[in-house]
Amino acid sequence: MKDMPMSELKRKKRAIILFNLGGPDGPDAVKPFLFNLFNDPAIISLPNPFRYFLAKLISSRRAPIAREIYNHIGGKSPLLELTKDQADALETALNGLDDGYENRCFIAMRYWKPFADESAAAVKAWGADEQILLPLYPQFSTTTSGSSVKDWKRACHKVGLAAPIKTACCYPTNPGFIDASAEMVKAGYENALKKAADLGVGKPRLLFSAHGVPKAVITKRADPYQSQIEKSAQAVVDKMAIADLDWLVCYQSRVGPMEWIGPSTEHEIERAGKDGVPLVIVPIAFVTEHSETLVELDIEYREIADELKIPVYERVRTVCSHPLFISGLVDVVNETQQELDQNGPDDYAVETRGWWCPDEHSCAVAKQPMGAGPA
Ligand SMILES: C=CC1=C(C)c2cc3[nH]c(cc4nc(cc5[nH]c(cc1n2)c(C)c5CCC(=O)O)C(CCC(=O)O)=C4C)c(C)c3C=C
Ligand SMILES: [Fe+2]
Ligand SMILES: [Fe+2]
Repeated sequence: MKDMPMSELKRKKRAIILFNLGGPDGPDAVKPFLFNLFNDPAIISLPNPFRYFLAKLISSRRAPIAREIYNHIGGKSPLLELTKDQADALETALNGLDDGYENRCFIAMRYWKPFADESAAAVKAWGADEQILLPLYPQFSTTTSGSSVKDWKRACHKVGLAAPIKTACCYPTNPGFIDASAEMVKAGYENALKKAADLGVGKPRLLFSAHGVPKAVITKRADPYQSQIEKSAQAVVDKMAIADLDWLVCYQSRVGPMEWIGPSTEHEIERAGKDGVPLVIVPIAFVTEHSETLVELDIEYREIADELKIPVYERVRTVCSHPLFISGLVDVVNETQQELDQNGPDDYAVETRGWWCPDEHSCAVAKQPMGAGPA
């Protein structure tokens, strides 16, 4: 028994739940997907029945625009396929450690299939002993990771899945995420630099473009998203170590009439047009390709850049299954496991009081109720 290799001992069954937003799997799914999104109290914090009717209205109005967006990429989102690749890579890496766990990665999307209910039932059927919740959002927002984690716990309750849970809240400066990003950004920057030199224009400006959120999300919920985005961008810049780099953070994908955080990516593209500088666009809040990178950044914003005669427009791809990113996720799982072993599972009592960022390491608002949460 003493000298038996770990692989021959009975291993704990550990489910790793990967969360992302989800995207329509065909044109017919666009409207119900949008309804699910706008009916989430994390996105529209109105009580029902107001939220329900508003979600019906907005999803009906937005559906034709969104369908047009998805038409550019074959009528559906590639998010699930790319997330499956990440899940496979992470599962292989974790099981290769032979450290006493039998790991299986499950995917739960927030607004389209596979939904939390179906995935929680699969985790229960597999017989998990423990669950690590791993949002595929490096930066915590109540609108993304917070919403997914809350919904997962609801689903666990519904299907009777009682295996202890520990959540990896956020990992904005995780070395694997930053190193993978820095490697890709550096390659994109050098490419743009070469094109700029060939054209006889100046050095490029780097735009770290993150998905925006309404200003009220930051101010009223003390959401750490924006400050974590800035931390990620700064860490990538530090890692790249390029002297006098011209860079800034901006925010894309604004929808609706509310005031959103800024500056907007569109505004910064226009400013670059006025300054006549080449651009390198880096999606810093997404770890997978989808409509907001493949359509918004690659088609819509590129068209604006062309109209403004911006000499170079280089878009850096998201980290997807980059080996450094996957090894970063392995570290996040191991750190979260340590927290589970040392401090016990997530504290439901704290969470039910309101929005809660369960991070214990890098968040200013760790373990604080974050304003009034949804019912
Ligand atoms: C960090 C990631 C994201 C944040 C923060 C976020 C907040 C947020 N999003 C909307 C509205 C929409 N988002 C849509 C798609 C979408 N958003 C993200 C990521 C974040 N959203 C992803 C990964 C996707 C999926 C895209 C895909 O799979 O193709 C959409 C649908 C597309 C469209 O109609 O433009 C909407 C609408 C709000 C209102 C919000 C914060 C309050
Ligand atoms: Fe979004
Ligand atoms: Fe956090």
